Amino acid sequence: MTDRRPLVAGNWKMNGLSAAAAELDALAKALADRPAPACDVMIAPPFTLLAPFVAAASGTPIAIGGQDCSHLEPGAHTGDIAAVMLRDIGATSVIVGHSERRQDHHETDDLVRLKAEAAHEAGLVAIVCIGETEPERDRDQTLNVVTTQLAGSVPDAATADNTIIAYEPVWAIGTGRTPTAADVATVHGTIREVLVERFGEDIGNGLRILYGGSVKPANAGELMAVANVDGALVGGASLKAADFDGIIDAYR
Ligand SMILES: O=C(CO)COP(=O)(O)O
Repeated sequence: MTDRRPLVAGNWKMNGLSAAAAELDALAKALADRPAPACDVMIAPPFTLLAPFVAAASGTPIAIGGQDCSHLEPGAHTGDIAAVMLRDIGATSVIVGHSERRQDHHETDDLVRLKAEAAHEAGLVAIVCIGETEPERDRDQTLNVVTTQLAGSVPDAATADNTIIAYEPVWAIGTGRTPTAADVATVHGTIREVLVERFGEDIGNGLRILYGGSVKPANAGELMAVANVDGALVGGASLKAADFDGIIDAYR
């Protein structure tokens, strides 16, 4: 049995003005005042808040990550952010291939893999997102879709230290709907098998697999207890410290 330390990560998406730093401070206070959870904690704010959040999280158990990075080296690419820039400012991880980027920016598995490789090159942990859409689920294509996305999006050089997988069914994001615990167990179990087959027992069993999609304090306990669920990638409920801390409670 491989020990995988769970991660509860908050993806703030395109939310948060400077005043939102108060939520980070409130989360740090909750983590200091309440029993220490048996998990890592990360917040990925928008780029504009990275610097103040890194400063505010210093000395706390909260790590700060980016929500995306370019696959390219620094240079003439207006509007893009290189992985090395995230690392330089104090981020330790970056989300790549979120379904909103796959949809809004037509990101392909190939591009997502290149972004993960750029993250590794810069010394960042790549959190690689995969997940089926509702029509794919209705056509019973869930396992095919996640298997194809894993093959295309996860770099060959993935290790348990540099890569985390996040399974986020697209239809569960921001909808209040979640798969059943049995469905999550099936998908995460398949992801685990694919990882072990490709990377071998050590790495395949060491890679963490997060679940994301409408995780709330009320359902976190049940979802986090599912086999091969090694934490959560949380959107809406990560914006308020009390809600996010209520999800972290799954590991207290
Ligand atoms: O997309 C997500 C995290 O990356 C999940 O978002 P919600 O938790 O708002 O459903």
